[in-house]
Parts: sequence; structure tokens; C-alpha cells
Amino acid sequence: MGRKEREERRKEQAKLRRRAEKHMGKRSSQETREIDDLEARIAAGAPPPGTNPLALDAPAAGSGAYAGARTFEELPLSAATRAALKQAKFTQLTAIQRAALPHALAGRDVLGAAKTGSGKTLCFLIPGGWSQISWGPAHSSGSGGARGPLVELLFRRRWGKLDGLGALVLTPTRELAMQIFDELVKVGRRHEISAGLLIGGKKVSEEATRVASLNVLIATPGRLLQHMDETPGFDASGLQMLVLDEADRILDLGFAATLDAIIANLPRARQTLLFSATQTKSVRDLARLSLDHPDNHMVGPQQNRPGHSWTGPGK
Ligand SMILES: Nc1ncnc2c1ncn2[C@@H]1O[C@H](COP(=O)(O)OP(=O)(O)OP(=O)(O)O)[C@@H](O)[C@H]1O
Repeated sequence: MGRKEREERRKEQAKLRRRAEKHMGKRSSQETREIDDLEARIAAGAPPPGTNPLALDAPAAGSGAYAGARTFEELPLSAATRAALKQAKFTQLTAIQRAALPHALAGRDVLGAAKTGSGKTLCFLIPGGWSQISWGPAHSSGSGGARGPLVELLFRRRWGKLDGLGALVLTPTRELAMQIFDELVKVGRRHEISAGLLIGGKKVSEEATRVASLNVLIATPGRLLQHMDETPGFDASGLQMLVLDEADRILDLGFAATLDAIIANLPRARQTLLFSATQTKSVRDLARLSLDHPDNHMVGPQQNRPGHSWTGPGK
């Protein structure tokens, strides 16, 4: 390449860099305004702890309160998440979503009574929050700019690719993990986060190569503990959110000791969402171990006051 060509190339690269910086600056100031607005709406409108949003027919008019919301539009969600929900044709909240999302969005721990098929997956996928991520099983190279829906928390915290593991979802079976992953892709397609599955069926070493670069892990407990023990560079020290999905089934499958070991390795300052169809003694023990003041955080259609026992909701 001659001197003139090199000079032209250098100028072209400088032009592209200036354009990218301008775009990033614009984007980040728009994002900052949006995040500030969401934080303000949540601070002003969050339901008091321990109250049941299902007891309300609608949000109190003119108050800024969002408990009682019946549609996703009424909740303080980022524009990217609202657009993805619309694209997936999700408009009305199911009962468990009406009960859990207002508290979860406010950053509170949640102990949710939710049966299979009640729509609980969106209760935990939405409250997180991200930016800049790619998607794919930990054992694949799958990617493709999307911003995820455990989205809101990490989005508001400006979580990015270099921030490491931000959210962990534990679920009893591979099939459930894959369903959750599909749902995450659906509602997170406009955010950019890296999400992966740790579910076995592949060599641990294959999963291990990508694990350190993922922001969201959806995992079965045995496989996750194996990575915690064996994968160099596995680091959960920045974890913002832990989700225990179908906790009663996880315990029925004999994973109590595995869960205890996982939780002992996670930072305490995090948000935890625990969903279970039944409230057995072992679920209550797990709630005590993993949640901050679990009695204040029970949600579900049967919930009327803190400490009230619950049963699973229908749709
Ligand atoms: N608000 C909603 N509007 C319309 N469809 C929804 C809504 N929330 C969830 N769904 C759909 O309902 C189905 C069941 O939801 P989901 O998988 O969250 O239930 P679940 O309680 O997690 O059950 P599972 O235990 O099988 O995962 C999914 O296909 C999901 O896409």
C-alpha cells in the first residue's frame, strides 16, 4: 500500500471512529435520561413492601403508583423491553405477573407462588436489566445483538459485556432451562446481553470456554456447581440477581445440598426471586436461607398480608 493510500485509509478510519463516538455519546445520553426517568418512576410509584398488588383493580389515578397494573404498558419498563413485549404480543399481565412484577421491579426479593404455565418466567426475566449482549448456549458460539429482559435491573445498572455474570437462573430440568432461554430471547431481543445455558449434555470443558463471558446463566443446579468447582475464571462475585425457579421441584429432585453450596458461594447483596408451586418445609428453609426477610415478600393470588400462606395461582 502506497503512502497516499495509507493516508486515505487513516482519514477514513478516523471519520468512522468520530461517527461511532458521536453515536455512542447520543445513545448513552438518551439511555441516561431513560434510566433516570425509570428510577424516578419506581421510587415514586413502588408498592409498599408486603402489600398485595392483586388487591387493587387498577393503579391509583394521578399518584404515579404502578401496583394494580393490568398491562405491561402501565409498568415502568424500558422502551426496548416494552417494544419486545409488544412484538411478542404480550399485553395483559397474568395473575402472578400482576402480583410479583411491581415488587420485583422495585428491586425487592420475591417469594412467588406460581404453578407451571402461570407466566412466572416473565416475572423474573423482566426485572433484571442489561445492555449490549449476545445470545447463545454456553456451549455454542451463538450471538446476535440483543438486549435481554432479566433486563430492567441490569439495564438500569448499565451492565455491559465486560461486567461478567449479572444474573443466574436455577431451574430443575434441562427442558425448563431451554424454555426459559427461548422466552428470554423473545422478550430480550432489543437489548444486548450475553446469555447462556449450563445444563449438561455437553462436555463441561466446552461450556467452560464461554462461561466467563456471559452475563446471564440459565442452569440446572448440578451442572452449575460443577462449573463453580472446576471452571477456572468462573466468577459470580458481581451477581446482581438470583432466580430459583420451581424451587419445590429442585428440592424434590434431591438438590438441597447442591443449592446450599451454590448459595454459599454467591454474594449476599443481590436480589433473589424464588418461585414455587407449593410451600413445603424445605421450600421455607430455602427461602430463609436465600431471601432477605422472606415473610415480607410473598406474592400470589392468595396473599393478603405478610406471612399469609399461599397457594399457586392460575393464569
Ligand atoms: N402476559 C402474558 N401474555 C400472554 N402470554 C403469556 C404471558 N406471560 C406468559 N405467557 C406465555 O404463557 C406460556 C406459559 O408461561 P411461562 O412459561 O412463563 O409459565 P411458567 O409459569 O413459567 O411455566 P413453566 O413452569 O412451564 O415454565 C408461555 O408460552 C408464555 O410465552
